[in-house]
Amino acid sequence: MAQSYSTTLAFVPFFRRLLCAKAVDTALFPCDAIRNFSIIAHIDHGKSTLADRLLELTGTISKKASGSNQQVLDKLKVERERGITVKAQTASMVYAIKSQKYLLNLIDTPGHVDFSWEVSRSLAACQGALLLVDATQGVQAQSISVYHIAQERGLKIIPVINKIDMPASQPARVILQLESMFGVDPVDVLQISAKTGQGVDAVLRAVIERIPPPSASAEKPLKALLFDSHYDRYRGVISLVSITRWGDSFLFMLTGDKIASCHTRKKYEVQEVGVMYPEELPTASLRPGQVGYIACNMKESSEAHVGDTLYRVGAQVDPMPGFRPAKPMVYAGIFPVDTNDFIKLEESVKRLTLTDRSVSVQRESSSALGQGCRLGFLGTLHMDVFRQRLEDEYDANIIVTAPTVPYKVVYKDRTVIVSNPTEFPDLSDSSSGVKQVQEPVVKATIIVPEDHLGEMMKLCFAHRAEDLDHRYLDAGATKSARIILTCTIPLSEIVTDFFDKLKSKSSGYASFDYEDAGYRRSDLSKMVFLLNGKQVDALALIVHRSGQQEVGRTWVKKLHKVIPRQLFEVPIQAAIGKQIIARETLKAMRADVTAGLYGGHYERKMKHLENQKESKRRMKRIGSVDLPQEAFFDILSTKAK
Ligand SMILES: Nc1nc2c(ncn2[C@@H]2O[C@H](COP(=O)(O)OP(=O)(O)OP(=O)(O)O)[C@@H](O)[C@H]2O)c(=O)[nH]1
Repeated sequence: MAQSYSTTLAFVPFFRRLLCAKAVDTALFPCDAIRNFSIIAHIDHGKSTLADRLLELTGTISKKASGSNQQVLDKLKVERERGITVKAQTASMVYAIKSQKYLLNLIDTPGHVDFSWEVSRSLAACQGALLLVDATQGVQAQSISVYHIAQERGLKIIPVINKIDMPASQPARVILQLESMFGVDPVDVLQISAKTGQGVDAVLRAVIERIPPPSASAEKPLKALLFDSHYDRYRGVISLVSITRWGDSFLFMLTGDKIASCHTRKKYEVQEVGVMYPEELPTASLRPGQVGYIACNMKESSEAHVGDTLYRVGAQVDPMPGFRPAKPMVYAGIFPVDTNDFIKLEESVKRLTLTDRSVSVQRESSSALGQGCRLGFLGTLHMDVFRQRLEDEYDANIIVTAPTVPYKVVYKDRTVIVSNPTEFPDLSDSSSGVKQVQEPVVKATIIVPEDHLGEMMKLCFAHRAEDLDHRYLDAGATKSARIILTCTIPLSEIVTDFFDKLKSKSSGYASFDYEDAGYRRSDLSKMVFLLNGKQVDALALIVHRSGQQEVGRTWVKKLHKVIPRQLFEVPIQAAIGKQIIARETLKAMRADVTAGLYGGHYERKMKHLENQKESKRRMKRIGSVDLPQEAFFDILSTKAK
C-alpha cells in the first residue's frame, strides 16, 4: 500500500511539469539573484492588493486574473468572504533589471493581531520586509507591532505609503509619523497606489537594491527550514521550505533525494520540488537561498513540524533554532452536533491544524455535549475563522462553547493552568487548598484621535485596565492629533466584546493591538448554572468578583428565554459555590400532544407521537430537563459573543 502510494507520487511531477505552461529554471538563480521578502502592515492597509500588482508586473499572473482586484493570494473561502488574510502565502516571481534576472520570493502575511504568529513564522524565511502604511489612516497599532517583529529578526525594512490615489491621503503626515515612530529617513519612503499600480515598479527595484540576498555557506552541509505545510489528498504533506545552506556537490533538492527530519529523525524520499508561482510549479531543483515546496512521502500531518530542519541523509547537522511555539490565548470546546460524528470531527480538526499550527488540541468530554475537543486559539477572530474553516472545508456541524482564557491556580505545592471552567476549583470550599488565582493580562496599545481619548479611557477602566498612559503620535500636529494609549488589561476582558465597543465608541477610528504581559493575581470564581438543581457543565464560567451579580442575572434571564417550558416547573439558577447569585423560574406547561385529538383519529395521533419522538431524539437531557439541541446552540452562541 505504502509502496504504491509513493510510486504514484513519483510520476506526478513529470506529468505536472508537462501540463505547466510556465517554467522556472532555478539553476539560473544563485543566491545573489534571490530576494526573500514579506509585506507587513496593519489590517486592510493593502498587502494583498500590492501582492497582486507585484505578481502582475512580473508577469506571474495576467492582468486579467487580477483585474478585478481579486487578491490571488487570499486562497481560502473564509479569506475571500471576510476580505482578510488569515494564512501567510508564498509566491515566487521573476523580474529583470538591466537584463539581470532575479527570483523574488514574496510571503504575504495576515494583518490581524490574532495571526501575528503566522507573521513571525513567515519572516523567518525572509531577509527584508515592505512596511505598508495606508496614506489615509497613517501608522496604526498593528503597524507598530509588525515593525518590531521584523526589526527583532534583523530584516531590512522598506517603508511604503499606500493608497496615495485616495483624496483623503496625507502622505506628508504619514512620513512624519514614520520618522518619529521608527526613525525612518524620509528619503527612503516610497509612495504608491497598489490599486492603480502607481509607483509599484519602484517597489520591485527597492526590493532588489535594498534587501540583501540570502546568505549560503559553502562549508556547512545543506539544511532546509520547514516553515509551513499543508495537506494534499493525493500527495500527502506538502512542506514549504527555505533552503539555507549547502555544501554538497549535489544540487539541492532533487527528486529522488533522501532527506531526514531533525525533529522526528524519520527519512523520506523527495518526490517533487518546486516553487509557488503562485500555484505549485514543479522545478528541476531547489537551490541554496531559495524558497519553495517539497512533496516527499510524508503521509501523516503530525510528521511536519513547523520550525523543523530537514537535511540530506548521512550529513551531520545541528538543527536550526525553531520557532517560538504559539501560545494559545483563548480556549473553547468544539463538539459535533450529532454525537456520532466525533471521530470524523477529530480527523477534520487534525487535518486543519496542519495548515494552522498555532491551534492546540486536546480531547474533552462533557456530560451535556458528549465527546469533543478543547482547542486553544490565538484570539477570538482566530477561533471564529477556524470554526468557519471546519464548516466550509470539512462540512462539520458543530457547537462551539464560550471562549475562556488560561488561568493559573496556585496551590501550596504546585501551580495548575486551567483552561476549562469545569476544572476550575470551588474557592468557597476551604479544603480546596488554593493559595491564589491569577489571570493572564496583556499590554494593550490603542491609537485613537485625541477627541475620543476620554471615551477610550472610560472603556479601559470599565474593563479593569491598569497602568494607563498616553502620548501624542503625531509630533507637532495642530488638528485631529492622534494619541497612543497604553494599559495593562485582563485578557478575559478583551476576548468578549471589547473590540466592538472600542470601534463603536471611537466611530471606527481606534486601532488596537496587544501583547502578552504575563499574569496577575485576581479575585475570580467559578459560576455554574443549574437547571432544576442539576449543573450544566458546558455553561460554567469564570468571573471576576466585580461582575458576578450582573453576569449571573443576565445569564439566567437569557436561559429563561431560550429553554422551552417543561411538564414541571424548572428553577434556573446561577451559583458561586453554594451561594445562589440569581434565579428565574420557568413555569410548567401541559405537553400532552395528543390531548386535542379525540378518538378515531388514530393516524393523526400516531403522527403527533412520532413527531414528539423525533424532537426528543434531538434533545439534550440535563437531569430531568430536556433541552433541544437548538436551544443549546442559542445559549452557547449568545454566550460566545
Ligand atoms: N483606493 C485604494 N484602495 C486600495 C489600495 N490598496 C488597497 N486598497 C483597498 O483596500 C482594501 C484592503 O486591501 P487588502 O489588500 O485586502 O488589504 P490587506 O492588508 O491585505 O488586508 P488583510 O489581509 O485583511 O490584512 C481593499 O478594499 C482594497 O481594494 C490603494 O492603493 N488605493
